[in-house]
Amino acid sequence: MRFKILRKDGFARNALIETKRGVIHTPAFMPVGTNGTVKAMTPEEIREIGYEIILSNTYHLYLRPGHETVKKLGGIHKFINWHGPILTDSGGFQIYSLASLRKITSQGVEFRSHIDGSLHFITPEKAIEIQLALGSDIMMVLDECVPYPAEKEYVEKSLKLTADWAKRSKDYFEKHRNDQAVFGIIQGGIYDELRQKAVEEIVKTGFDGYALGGLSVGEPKEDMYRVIKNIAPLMPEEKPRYLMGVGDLMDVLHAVEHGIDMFDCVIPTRNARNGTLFTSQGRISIKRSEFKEDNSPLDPDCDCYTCRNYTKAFLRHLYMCREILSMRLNTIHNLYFYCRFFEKMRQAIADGRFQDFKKEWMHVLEKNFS
Ligand SMILES: CNc1nc2cc(C(=O)NN)ccc2[nH]1
Ligand SMILES: [Zn+2]
Repeated sequence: MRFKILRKDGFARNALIETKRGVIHTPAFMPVGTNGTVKAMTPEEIREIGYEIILSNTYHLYLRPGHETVKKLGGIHKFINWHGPILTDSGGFQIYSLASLRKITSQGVEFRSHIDGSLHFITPEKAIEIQLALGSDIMMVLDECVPYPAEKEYVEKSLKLTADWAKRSKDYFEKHRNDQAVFGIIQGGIYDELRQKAVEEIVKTGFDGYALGGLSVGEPKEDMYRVIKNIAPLMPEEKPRYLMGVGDLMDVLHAVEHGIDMFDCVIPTRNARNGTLFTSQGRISIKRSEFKEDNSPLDPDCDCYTCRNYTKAFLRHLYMCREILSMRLNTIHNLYFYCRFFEKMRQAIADGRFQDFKKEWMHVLEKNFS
């Protein structure tokens, strides 16, 4: 995997990640395809909107249908019919947020499946073995995603385990890699000095890219913003920086300003299914009665399939009927909005006008025009 910085505008970077399955232009947004599908979308629609990489969750695919099954069927790209780059999360976060009866030992993490309660034990090596079997292009080490709030002593202890697990994941990866990439994950809660130590430890092991994990887990925005501002610039400048689970476009602007290159978040897809749509005039909730007879397109400045062919009145009607088409049309629009936003942001960095872009969008994004 090659990372080439094309332009810098302050700490913001406009770059390329070259993988064997295609190029990713950064800053990049990765739609979340948890069970191997970006909910309600076909892979062709995702590609047509303009996405170059999607995220899939190791935890879910390991539990169902199973990584050996996916391998037997020809690997994840064939299985889900997406032939571009795929990044798989290691499961650290899902085990923390979804599974039950979690037990963390120095060897690995024991948990019960949220699907059928079956007992599982994942080690740093096993997490990589699963991702290799799936055949993902960018893998994540197994870490402990520290919950919020967490005492400083707990975080300090957890960091030692996460650094040891990062080394074990990397060693296993080095023995079995074939033209894939592996990213390290920086934890450390909201404690800047612990985060700084984590960067030093994880960089010592050496990875193809570095992720900021353990954020957007319920901590106050100002803590998340401070950690991003102080820690992102300390992460290796010549490697991709990935902020996991973020996010809201205001947060994306702040993170890109401080040198983050990659993002994943369920906001555009999950909000679409709940009728919250992002438009150039701000966020709207399509179920509101004011749209009952509104014959105008969802967003006059958007040329996505949904905005070109349907009215707010029809989108509201589909939502009220809980029609499947509601999920599809809303998701198409929100993903298109995010994709265009990232495209314009990359161009703004390339033109040296990131600060103008950020100012221009800040007040749009905080506006709920209904
Ligand atoms: C939605 N918030 C959010 N925080 C995340 C943190 C991690 C992480 O630390 N993984 N090791 C992953 C996904 C996340 N999504
Ligand atoms: Zn649209």
